Amino acid sequence: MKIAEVIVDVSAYPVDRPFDYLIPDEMEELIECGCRVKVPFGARNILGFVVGIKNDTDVPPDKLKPVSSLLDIEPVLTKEMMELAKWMKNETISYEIDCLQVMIPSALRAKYEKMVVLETDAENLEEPLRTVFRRTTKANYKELEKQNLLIPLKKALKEKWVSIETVVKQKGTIKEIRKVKISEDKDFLQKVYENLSNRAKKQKQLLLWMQQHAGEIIEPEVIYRKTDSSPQVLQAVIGHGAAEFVMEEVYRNPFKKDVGKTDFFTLTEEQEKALQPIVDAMDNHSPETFLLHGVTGSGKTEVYLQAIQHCIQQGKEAIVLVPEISLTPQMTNRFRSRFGELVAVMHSGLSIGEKFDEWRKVHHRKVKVVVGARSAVFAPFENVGLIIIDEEHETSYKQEDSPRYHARDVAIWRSKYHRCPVILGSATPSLESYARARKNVYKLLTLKERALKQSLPSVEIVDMRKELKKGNRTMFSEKLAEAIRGRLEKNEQIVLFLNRRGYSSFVLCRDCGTVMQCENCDISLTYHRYNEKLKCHYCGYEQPVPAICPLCGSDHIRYFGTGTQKVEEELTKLFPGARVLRMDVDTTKRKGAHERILEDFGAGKADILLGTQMIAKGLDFPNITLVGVLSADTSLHLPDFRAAERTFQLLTQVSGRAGRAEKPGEVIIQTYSPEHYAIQFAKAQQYEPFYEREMLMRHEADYPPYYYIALVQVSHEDLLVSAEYAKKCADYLRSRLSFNASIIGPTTAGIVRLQNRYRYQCLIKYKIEPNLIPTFLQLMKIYRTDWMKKGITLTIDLNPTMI
Ligand SMILES: Nc1ncnc2c1ncn2[C@@H]1O[C@H](COP(=O)(O)OP(=O)(O)OP(=O)(O)O)[C@@H](O)[C@H]1O
Ligand SMILES: [Zn+2]
Repeated sequence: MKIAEVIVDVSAYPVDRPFDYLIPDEMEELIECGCRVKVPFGARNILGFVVGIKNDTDVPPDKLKPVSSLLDIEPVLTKEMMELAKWMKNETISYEIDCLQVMIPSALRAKYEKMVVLETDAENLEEPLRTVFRRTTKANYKELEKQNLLIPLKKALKEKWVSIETVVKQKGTIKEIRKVKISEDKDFLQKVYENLSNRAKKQKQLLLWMQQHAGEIIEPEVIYRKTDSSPQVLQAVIGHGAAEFVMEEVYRNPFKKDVGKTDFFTLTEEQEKALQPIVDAMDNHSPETFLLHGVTGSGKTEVYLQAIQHCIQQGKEAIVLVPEISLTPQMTNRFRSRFGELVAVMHSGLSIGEKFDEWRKVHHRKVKVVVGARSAVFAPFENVGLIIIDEEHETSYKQEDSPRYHARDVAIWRSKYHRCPVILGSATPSLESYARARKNVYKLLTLKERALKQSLPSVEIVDMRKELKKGNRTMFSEKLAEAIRGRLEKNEQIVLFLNRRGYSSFVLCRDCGTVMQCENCDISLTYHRYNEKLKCHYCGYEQPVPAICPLCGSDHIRYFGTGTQKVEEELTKLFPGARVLRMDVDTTKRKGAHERILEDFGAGKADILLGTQMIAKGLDFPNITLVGVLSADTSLHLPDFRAAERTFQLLTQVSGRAGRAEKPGEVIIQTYSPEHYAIQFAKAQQYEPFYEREMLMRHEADYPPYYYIALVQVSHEDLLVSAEYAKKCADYLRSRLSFNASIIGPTTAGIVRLQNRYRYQCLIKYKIEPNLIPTFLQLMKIYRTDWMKKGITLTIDLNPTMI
């Protein structure tokens, strides 16, 4: 008797453990750990992952149900991934099934079809597969299953005589081309030729040609052209068995253009010094974590590239994570131009099918390097030699829904598994990482100078309060306007950055002060000029702009605040000839729009690039000599203890876009709080003093990195119910946790009502609290067994990026 341990796909079940299922005899040789199956669960048949196979079970025979079907005969998960999921579910207080699901590409959750592809000479195969593949190079998996051929198929897979390819059945993503496979049997072709009557002249001509191309797979159009035959003639010859149609799936190439080959730079002394310890760690199979702290433009990427080169030379694979929004062609091309076909790219701009192709290249060891956003940390390489996280301070490395994992933690876990180093790189490391480097948990590597010895740009602060007093009511200070004019004259490029985090243009009644709010959320609606509508950025609710105030009836209702559209309008008024490219959520909605804007800007098709957070990172254009920050403070006033850190990071990153080549750069930062230390240190472009100062603040308030924090959030449609259960949570936590943890709350969340649900939260601060994870797991269980039915939602976020 063989028993499969299966993690089933039910997220509403209180118990998170594998269930035992009987493996039917016919599946015994096929099933493996890491395969997906369908199993009966209650009245339904649901998906599950086989995580173990054993010989006995405690489940009584009359209760033991068999596996109903097997979805993969080749595992989709490696042993490493299954171990990782076990660790991750506790780290993130989530279900094992959710952890397993994030590791596989979403295409495997979509509709798809499997094809079995011949990888060897058909004659090498054993019967009965040989017979099948004598006729074709690609067979439908379902057909083989119907013919009971799965066991020989599995054997052939193990020998790598065949492989399985999955075709995602999603409109517009499949790219299969029909080709003609000419019989390999020359004698047979000759026989067909002789049997034809002389009147079939065209067919005979085609057969003569085919004899010279026996065994080849050729596109039909090529055949028509070369032999001057028609589809009918070809069809007739195929009818005689001399050839057949085969479908060939081609990898959809997400790279539109070819990039040439670029040589490696000779490293600067500083870069060399940073690379050496990383290379040593690779050579010594040492799972060290390095923090590469390099100023903007110091050539961190070049260090990554050469470290990867070493990794590949060792015969190993490398994973490179970059923030989603800096996954620009500029970035990926730097990797492709060095490693060519060995690179796969994974990001959300690809279609499901394209993503799946890239994943498959990794799965089938066709590539050595993956460059991708957060989830690429799960790239199923089995011989990882290096993991790199660029811009490690970015919040996008933390997933905001279950499982709430941080890519950095997963990377470090994998580095221990593979005994290889991790590089965390940034010009503005997170306080947590820098503190760890100070304590030698991470090894600190520093690049103090820009790669070409260019100086960092000069930064100037403009006090906008004074501008207003001077009577300047535009959003451009005199200084900035003058600087823009100067660059326009010299044909140099300008980046204008609008810090809009937590800020938007809202509609307000000037008589009674009412701000138009979302019906479902406690959020002011954002005014969108292009369709003259008000929109909620959280739930998508939309409404027209009212002509009169709904509260007092006044018609003095106007929109306020500065959106990128409004800046663009003012810009074109002030500088009529200037060519402006705007990059924000509205102009980058369509696939590829983001790339096109940057490409155009790089090609000099515009003078000014105006944008939000999106343009703060990664841009490396030599002609940018001026960076203007229109409003530095908007992110400063967020109700979050990391507000200063975020502001400093943003300002430093965006300033770093200026003066990256020969021409010196200038940065002008406009602000209403010029005295704030985040702005002052950003002006000085010095990380260390900022770090020291910010650490003092964190120390005083018991915040990370001195303390860890966890956020427990409860929501319900009814305010009182939500409050009641939040209190239950807090009481429960207080009863179980020690004095090492302080529990703050429950309090209402920053945004109390979101999508018509009221939200309460408890904040837990702790240093060492062994009881924390067990308590959270227990609380989750209570929630799943009882509270869930009452419409409560409970989330637990360890180390949240925002509170
Ligand atoms: N050793 C080198 N020799 C010559 N040029 C170099 C060298 N290293 C880097 N560069 C060039 O210097 C520029 C800046 O390098 P890079 O973009 O890698 O810096 P970075 O540290 O990643 O910057 P940022 O954090 O601002 O994105 C690039 O144009 C790069 O090609
Ligand atoms: Zn809303």
